Amino acid sequence: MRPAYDDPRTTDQPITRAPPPPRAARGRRLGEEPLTEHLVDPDVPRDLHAFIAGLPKAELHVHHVGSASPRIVSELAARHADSKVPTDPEALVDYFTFTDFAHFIDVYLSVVDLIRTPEDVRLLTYEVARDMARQQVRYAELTITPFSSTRRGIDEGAFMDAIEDARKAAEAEFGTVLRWCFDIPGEAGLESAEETARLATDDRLRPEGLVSFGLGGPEIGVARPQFKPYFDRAIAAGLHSVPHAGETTGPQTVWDALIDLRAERIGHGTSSAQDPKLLAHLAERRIPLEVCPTSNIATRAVRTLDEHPIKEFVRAGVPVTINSDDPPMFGTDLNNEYAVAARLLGLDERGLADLAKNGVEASFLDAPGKARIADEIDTYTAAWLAS
Ligand SMILES: Nc1ncnc2c1ncn2[C@@H]1O[C@H](CCC(=O)c2cccc(C(=O)O)c2)[C@@H](O)[C@H]1O
Ligand SMILES: [Zn+2]
Repeated sequence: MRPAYDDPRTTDQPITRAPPPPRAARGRRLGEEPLTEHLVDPDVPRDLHAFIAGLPKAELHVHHVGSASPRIVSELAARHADSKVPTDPEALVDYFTFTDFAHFIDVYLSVVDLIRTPEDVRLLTYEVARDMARQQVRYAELTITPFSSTRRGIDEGAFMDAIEDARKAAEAEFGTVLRWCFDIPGEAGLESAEETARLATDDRLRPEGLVSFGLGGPEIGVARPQFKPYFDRAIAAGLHSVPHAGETTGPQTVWDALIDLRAERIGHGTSSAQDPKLLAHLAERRIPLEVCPTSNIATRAVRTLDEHPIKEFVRAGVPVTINSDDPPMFGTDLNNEYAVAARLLGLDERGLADLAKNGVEASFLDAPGKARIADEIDTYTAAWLAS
């Protein structure tokens, strides 16, 4: 069942810091036995959805264009009559139903084609931040693919100004801190790698909010090692390495990302569960996985949620963060991803708070910023449990 979407026109509530709502008499009962030390007391079920809705969060794996809400996409589609993207938000739900990963990429690129002016970029970025703030996201590292926009004719300087304007407005108006990850669309080859590395390392161009460098797109037929020179340049320029790996290919892709691209975090890393040595390595080196449960189902990378390897990651001691990847395209949002994690891992409020703090700890935010959000999570959780 797809969650109903808030249409900002009808629910354009001011962004507020959610106080802990009263504990519901009987909340949702959660699934299987908890894997964490925090047992969910079946006799005192709490409405974890309400807890999650107010829980301060950090999101580390979420795509710029992939986060365009149905309203934004339909508005942009209406501006461009030549687009095959539906203008009706309802028709968009069917349009965002994918037969496989390649189909997802085709649909994704049809939405990329709608972003044609710096104003489109600014509007999209600001609205994505508004949607995040509604979910109490205090900090997010938004993955942007500048190559896809500059090659479609958007001026590179105007592109950077547009995202930076939106970032500063979002922080001032919503209190949500945004940082950027620039990623290479791997299937576009070394030309796109060169362009992305140039935009990420040229001091005249690189935006103030840029913190990391990634690699997205299909993995099949797009081996990671070829991108080593570009990641070396990005790391030398002070950026953190966070490539996708192990989403639609096996554990070797994750090893390649770790060894050749010096990954500090892994996007998805789903197939790591097939290699016990890899799981042990990720746990021992505290290398976080950016887990996006519903994404893996929507792109058919994983067959069902119950088969998702997130439980294996937790059992192996691998740091797990929860993310939404391309929320409107996958009929989800970050809060729903936390609810999925709660069900799959049998978490209670403390377990969910730990998950949220994993996201903060794995982020590239400075130490004072991390401490501030972690304290907020603890204060919120304590107030909720005391209410
Ligand atoms: N779950 C995901 N897993 C992987 N990637 C994901 C995911 N979600 C979103 N993306 C994004 O999809 C794009 C793919 C773009 C791409 O493949 C491509 C190929 C050829 C030409 C061009 C072009 O622009 O001309 C682009 C990437 O930018 C990436 O950031
Ligand atoms: Zn992704």
